[in-house]
Amino acid sequence: MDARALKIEAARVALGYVEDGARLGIGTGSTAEEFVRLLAEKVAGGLKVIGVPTSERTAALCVELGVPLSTLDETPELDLTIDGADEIDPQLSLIKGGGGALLREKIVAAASSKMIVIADQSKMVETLGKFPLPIEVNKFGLKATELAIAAVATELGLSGPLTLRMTNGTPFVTDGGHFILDASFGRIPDPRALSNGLFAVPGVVEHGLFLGLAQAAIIASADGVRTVHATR
Ligand SMILES: O=C[C@H](O)[C@H](O)[C@H](O)COP(=O)(O)O
Repeated sequence: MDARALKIEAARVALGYVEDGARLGIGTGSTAEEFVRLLAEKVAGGLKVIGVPTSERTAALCVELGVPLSTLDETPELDLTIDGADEIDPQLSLIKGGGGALLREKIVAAASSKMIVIADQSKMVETLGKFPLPIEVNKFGLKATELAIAAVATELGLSGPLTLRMTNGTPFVTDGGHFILDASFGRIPDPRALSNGLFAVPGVVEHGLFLGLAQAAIIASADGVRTVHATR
């Protein structure tokens, strides 16, 4: 089974958690897009949902496929968010933001009673950190923010390059109008300590560590689909 087929399988199982009338946070990325496609089929068949997208990209796909949308301002309390992830550890701590949507994704997940992650097996890791951690930063004072982040990392015994994310030769700009620094710190043994340290840096808007947000992960592999529940 190829990677896309696995994403579709995980998305299909996630669809089973969407109840009629649900207020639904809709994630960003290639796996979330498979979910949107399946959701759109159900909506065409009569399922009633109201979706809150986590990016302009997801919003555009929902509009194209006829998934009804709201905004988080109009619908500030959501029943469920379905989203992808870049890495998932056994406690369902996540790294997200490979597609640059981490800020809206985290706001939407936090506004949801439940977050379910969908992914293929390749996203499962014992310890977070092989995937560079996206850190969304204000454009102002980029260099100073970078130095402050490096100091936080050093304090925690972490090190590695911080790379300004680029697209077509210019810095990538998020939906919120910020830059992203991708932090290649390697293994992150204490994600909570890193999260706290990063939030103490004034130029940091958000980071891609999603801790204590996901209640379940639906993981597809060649052997089938399994659902992992958070134990906290
Ligand atoms: O910013 C993007 C999101 O956090 C995505 O959910 C994450 O990067 C996973 O994307 P994909 O399903 O394409 O691997």
